[in-house]
Amino acid sequence: MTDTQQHYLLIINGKSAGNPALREAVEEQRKTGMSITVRSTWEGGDAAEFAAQAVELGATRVIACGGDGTVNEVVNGLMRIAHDLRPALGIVPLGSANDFATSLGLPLEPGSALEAARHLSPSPIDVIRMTAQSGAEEAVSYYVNMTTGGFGAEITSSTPKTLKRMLGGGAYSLMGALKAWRHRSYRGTLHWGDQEQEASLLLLALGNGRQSGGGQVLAPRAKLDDGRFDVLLVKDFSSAAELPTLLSELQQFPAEGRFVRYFTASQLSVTTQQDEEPWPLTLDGEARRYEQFCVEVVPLALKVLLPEGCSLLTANDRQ
Ligand SMILES: Nc1ncnc2c1ncn2[C@@H]1O[C@H](COP(=O)(O)OP(=O)(O)OP(=O)(O)O)[C@@H](O)[C@H]1O
Repeated sequence: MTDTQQHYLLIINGKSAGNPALREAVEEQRKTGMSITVRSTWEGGDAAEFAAQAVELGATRVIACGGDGTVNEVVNGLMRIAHDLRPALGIVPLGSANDFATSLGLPLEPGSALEAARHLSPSPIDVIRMTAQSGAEEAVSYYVNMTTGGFGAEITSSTPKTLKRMLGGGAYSLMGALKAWRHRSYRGTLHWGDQEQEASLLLLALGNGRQSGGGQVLAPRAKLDDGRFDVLLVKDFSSAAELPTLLSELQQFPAEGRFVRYFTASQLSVTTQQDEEPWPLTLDGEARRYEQFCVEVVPLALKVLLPEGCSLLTANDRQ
């Protein structure tokens, strides 16, 4: 399909709808023939609803204009559309962290990002399905970048929004340092493949992509299209004397270290121990709490507009 046959649906997080650079970019691109429909959100859930209506609105490409949470909602909306009809996803990053867009190497300025969406070709990537249980309720949701559990999740969910905006990525590290001072661990049972492990964890990361929490690279070897996600387990430490080993392992990501384990899986489930609180999780930037959850790969489920040579694709593997 040529550029002139594409129809773009821009889904903008309402808090950025007045962004002058974005308004200018839309006007500019329309002048040169880009066919664009715009929808702006009012509250949580709207972006997913708009994305789910993309085919009815005639869109061949859906551009999520917002942060990681907006991208996540748009992905969930697109996953409600049948695979063969599902429009490709593009991103104009307008959040405070923009972890997914940053790690993909997409332009971060609205004008260049919208222009790029017009010229980039779509590449299929895996999407991760999460089935979660809290009490009697079961919920299915999807993510493309990363889920963190435990300590990592608390960092993102407890960082005040205004502080996040003021400091950009830096606020996450600040909260991280404060939390580390009085951290707690999360106990549960993990199952993947034919393996089972009882764990007392400081942090769990399940990465289709590589970074979350405002630039924290927790799955450095993850690929978006390899049919697997990378798993980082960080075991709890009991005394400050163990911290140097833990921190050095966090630079190496060993398969089987004293505190750090790093491996890949296509399915993994976690059950919280009965007397424990549900695990705090962050899925692509949004906070949740689940007693029990299972993640599995839906291979090559979504086409995404990615830069040429994007290092997160297996075709561009240089290792
Ligand atoms: N009109 C609106 N005004 C304010 N908040 C909104 C509006 N529409 C949606 N939201 C909320 O915005 C959140 C998503 O924000 P988004 O991810 O775009 O930015 P962010 O949190 O700054 O990004 P990042 O995760 O990259 O730091 C969702 O929780 C959603 O409920």
